[in-house]
Amino acid sequence: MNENLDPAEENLSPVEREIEKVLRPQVFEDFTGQHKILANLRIFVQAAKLRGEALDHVLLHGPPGLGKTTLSHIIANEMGVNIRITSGPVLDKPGDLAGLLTNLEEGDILFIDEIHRLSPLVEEYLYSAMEDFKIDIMLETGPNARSVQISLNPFTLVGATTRSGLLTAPLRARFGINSRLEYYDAKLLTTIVLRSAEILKTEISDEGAYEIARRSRGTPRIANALLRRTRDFAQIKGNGNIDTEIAKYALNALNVDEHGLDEMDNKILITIIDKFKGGPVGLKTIATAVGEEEGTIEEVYEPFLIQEGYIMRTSRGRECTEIAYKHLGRLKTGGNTLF
Ligand SMILES: Nc1ncnc2c1ncn2[C@@H]1O[C@H](COP(=O)(O)OP(=O)(O)OP(=O)(O)O)[C@@H](O)[C@H]1O
Ligand SMILES: [Mg+2]
Repeated sequence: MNENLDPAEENLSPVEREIEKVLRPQVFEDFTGQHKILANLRIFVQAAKLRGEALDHVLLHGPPGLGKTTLSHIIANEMGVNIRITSGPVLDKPGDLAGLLTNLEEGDILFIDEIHRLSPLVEEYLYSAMEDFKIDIMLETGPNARSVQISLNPFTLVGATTRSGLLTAPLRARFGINSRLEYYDAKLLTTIVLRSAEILKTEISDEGAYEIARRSRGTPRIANALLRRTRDFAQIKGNGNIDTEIAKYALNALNVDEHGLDEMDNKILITIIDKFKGGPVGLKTIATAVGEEEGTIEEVYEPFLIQEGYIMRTSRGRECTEIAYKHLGRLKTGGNTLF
C-alpha cells in the first residue's frame, strides 16, 4: 500500500484517483466554504510563519468527504513544510510512531487520519511528543535494554476524525486548534462543481451545476463524484454538455432522489417508518435491518439525515420526523401509505 494514499481513495481506479488529485484544492484560495475555519487557519498559519515556529497541533473533525484531508495538505503547502501521512489503525506499536516522529524536519506536519482509532499505547506515546517534542526510545533488548529520551524537531500534528466523540479527553486537550467541518450548502457546492467542471474541461450550465450540488448530501466528495458520472451521461446520451435536463436524467439513473437522499438514506427512513412505526428504535436494530455497519450509519448517514430534519436522536433511539413521512408519502398515524 502506498503510505501517502488516502484510505477513502483506496478502491478508486488509477484514472479516478488521478482525477481526485487534480480536483483537490492546494491552497486556501481554492478551498470553498468553511469560512470561519479558514479565516482562523489563515491567521494561525501566518502568525506561526512570522514567528518561525511550528503551527500548533490541529484537530479536524466532521463527516466523510468534507475536506479534512484536503485541508491538511493545504496547511502544509501554506506553511511550506513537508507532510507525512499515516492513520490510527496503521500505527500499531509505539515503535512505528517513533520512526515517523524522528524523521520529521522542523515545522513538518504529521497527519494522522482516523486518529480515534489509535491504540491506547500509541496514543499515550504521542502525548509527550505533542507536548514537549520528546519521546523515549528503547535501546537494545534483553538485559542491556534501556530507554533514552530524545528530542524531536518541533512539528505539527494534524489529526482527522469522523468520530470526535471517540477521542479521549487527554488527546483532545493536546490540540491547540480544534475545528469541526460542517456540511456545505447548495450554493457553495455549486461553486465547487463549477470549479471541478472547469478543471475537467466539461461544459456545464449554472443550473446544471446547481442541480448536482443540491443533490450531493452537502458533501464535496459526492458532488465531484456525481459530476464525473453526469459527465459520462452527457457524453453518451447528450452532446457532452451538462444542463439541468441531463443532470436530472443522470441523478435519477444513479438513484439519487429529488432531495439528494441516496438509496441507503431512503432505506433507513423506510425501515424506521415501516418496520418500527417511526421509532424510537435503536441504532443497532436499524443497522441489522438495513444490512449496514452501525458505525457507518452513525458517521455517514445519520448526521445528514439529522441535519436535514428527517430523523431525531432521542434518549430512546432514532425517530422519524414529519418531514421523513412527507418525503416518503407516508401518513404519520399508523404508518399507512397515502397511495
Ligand atoms: N472546500 C472544498 N472545496 C473544493 N473541493 C473540496 C472541498 N472539500 C473537499 N473537496 C473535494 O472533496 C474531496 C474529498 O475531500 P477530503 O478527502 O478532504 O475529505 P475528508 O474530510 O478527508 O473525508 P474522509 O473523512 O472520508 O477522509 C477532495 O478530493 C476534494 O476534491
Ligand atoms: Mg480524509
